[in-house]
Amino acid sequence: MSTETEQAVWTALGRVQDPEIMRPITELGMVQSVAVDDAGRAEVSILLTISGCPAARRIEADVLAATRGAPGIVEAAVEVGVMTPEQRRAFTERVRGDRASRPQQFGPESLTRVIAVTSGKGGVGKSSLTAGLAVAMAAQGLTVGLVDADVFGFSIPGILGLSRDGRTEQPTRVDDMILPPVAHGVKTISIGMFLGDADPRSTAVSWRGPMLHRTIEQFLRDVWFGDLDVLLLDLPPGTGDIAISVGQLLPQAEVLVVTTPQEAAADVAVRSALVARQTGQRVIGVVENMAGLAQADGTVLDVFGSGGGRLVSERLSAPAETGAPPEEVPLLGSVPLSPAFRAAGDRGEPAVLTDPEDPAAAELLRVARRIIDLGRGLAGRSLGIAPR
Ligand SMILES: Nc1ncnc2c1ncn2[C@@H]1O[C@H](COP(=O)(O)OP(=O)(O)OP(=O)(O)O)[C@@H](O)[C@H]1O
Repeated sequence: MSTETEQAVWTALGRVQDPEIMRPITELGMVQSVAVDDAGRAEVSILLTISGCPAARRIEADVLAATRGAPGIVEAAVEVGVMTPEQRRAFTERVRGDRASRPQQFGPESLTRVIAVTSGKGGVGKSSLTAGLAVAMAAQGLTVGLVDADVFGFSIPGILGLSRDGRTEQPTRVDDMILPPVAHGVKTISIGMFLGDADPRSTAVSWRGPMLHRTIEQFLRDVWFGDLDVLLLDLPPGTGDIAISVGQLLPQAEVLVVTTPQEAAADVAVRSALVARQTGQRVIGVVENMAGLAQADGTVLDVFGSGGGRLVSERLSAPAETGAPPEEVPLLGSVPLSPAFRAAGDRGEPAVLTDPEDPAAAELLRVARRIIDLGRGLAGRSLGIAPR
């Protein structure tokens, strides 16, 4: 037995992350033992929260690779066990840390930037843009969560590749903690993940306001996102119950408005932003989607007209009728129509990763950078600094 080599294996295992919690498995108490004999044969025993958890195979493979790569190791074997109820309790306490007692993870004291994406009309590409922005921000090094609050038309699991052939990936449950699946670096939760065996393609969700409110509340309370830099919410189109619930549950949320270049879409986009403002949220910008489609001869075809994004930005930046001071709401970008962008979303492989040169993907990457640069407004938040 060599303590030094064992230490080297522990160090290597410290670089293996639990793919759902995104923290080293050594920190989470998931490595039970490491033994190395004089010939350099390592035996590592790991503990998973539940048997057959979706991340199990990945963790086992990562542990094996890390062990094999440790200096002095010639052969490695991994034994996989399941935590006892006591070990699981200790695990959830470790994961939750001092935040276990908080009723909601994203209350006013949270350092996470919450951005709700809204649109007036449906079908303007709000979900595609929200998913693309989330993936782009994760690719730029931020820790990102995404709540698909579009309970009637949830499409996020499909766009992010979490839903295939009518089956949607399920979150892992560890006692009362729900761990969201991670897609392209984004911790993602959607009502589509809670429909059991029902095929989300043919399942209609028809809930009334209070039920919707409770669902969003539960997403924000019981789904364990951990420390996030940004939480994006894909809201249903319009000015309905969910938008109002989000305003009540997350008054510090910032709001991003998606609209098309069509003037007719502008009125209803402005209305959805005004509802958000009424609940105290700050509208940080407008993104125009489905702008001019580039043609083979170099010309641009404005399928949905032009100017809608600029119009919404100008109207939201105008002085309010109430006399409240005007707030500048910039047009953050204009994402063109792109068949490749659409096809990538249909395949569950976001174009911002797989085809960053595509004009729609490239513009969305620029929008993501602009949003990050805008920084989060600190107004009205506790900075956690006590006066001496
Ligand atoms: N820039 C774009 N170019 C080409 N197709 C796009 C673009 N943006 C979105 N789409 C496509 O338009 C359709 C609608 O997009 P999406 O589902 O994101 O809209 P939505 O506003 O979230 O709709 P709803 O709110 O009604 O669920 C999808 O098929 C999507 O792939």
